[in-house]
Amino acid sequence: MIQKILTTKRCISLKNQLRIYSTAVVQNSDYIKFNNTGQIPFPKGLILDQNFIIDQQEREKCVQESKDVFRIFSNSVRGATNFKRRILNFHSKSFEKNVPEYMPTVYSFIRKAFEQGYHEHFPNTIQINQYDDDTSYSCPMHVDAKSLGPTISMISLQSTAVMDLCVDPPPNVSQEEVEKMPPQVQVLLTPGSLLVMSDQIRYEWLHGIKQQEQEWNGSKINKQERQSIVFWYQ
Ligand SMILES: O=C(O)CCC(=O)C(=O)O
Ligand SMILES: [Fe+2]
Repeated sequence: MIQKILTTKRCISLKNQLRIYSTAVVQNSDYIKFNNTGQIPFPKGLILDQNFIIDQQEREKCVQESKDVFRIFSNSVRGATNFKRRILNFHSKSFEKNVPEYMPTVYSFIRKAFEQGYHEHFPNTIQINQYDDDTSYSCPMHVDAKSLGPTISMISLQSTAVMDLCVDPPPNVSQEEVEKMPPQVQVLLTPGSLLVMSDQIRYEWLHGIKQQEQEWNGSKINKQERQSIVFWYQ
């Protein structure tokens, strides 16, 4: 039985069943804001460990490995130029072959996330997002495809961003309207943090990074070059 209480987010992992241990603590930590104007309960399945990769050298190694694979596998890189984001995926056999070989440090942190009980199965897919050093980079509000499995984890690197989350509205609400909706939850994604999404936050909530300027507790967040390493089992 894995039993782990994580200091910053107070979650408990029992037999791989992750639960928010004390939502009251999670709701308004220094890193998570809950704007409960609509009287909705805090969503289940949101876990943030902002101290996941505390060693700066380890973080730098992860960044370098990700940059290297963008160069080595440049033919497989997809671009979302309007969002100032480039994307590279490894899945299944190519994950098993390439991630341990070209991204050993990143792989060790995927293992750490698995060993901490965040994933029931060892992840077999990785998506590396590389955002430009541009204040207008963004990641549109979305629910990750249902086919990607029950738990999606994400390591943030290089610079801080604010992730907005809100309840997925009915399908007649347009993407443009969704982008204007006020977030019900906001998460400060600092370099080296791990965000794990399962349960309600995974399937019933949208997440994204807005295009406009961001702030946290009144301080401007400088959107600079940023990487996110997303991984899951499907
Ligand atoms: O880069 C991020 O922080 C979010 C990425 C994301 O949600 C995705 O790739 O699905
Ligand atoms: Fe996503």
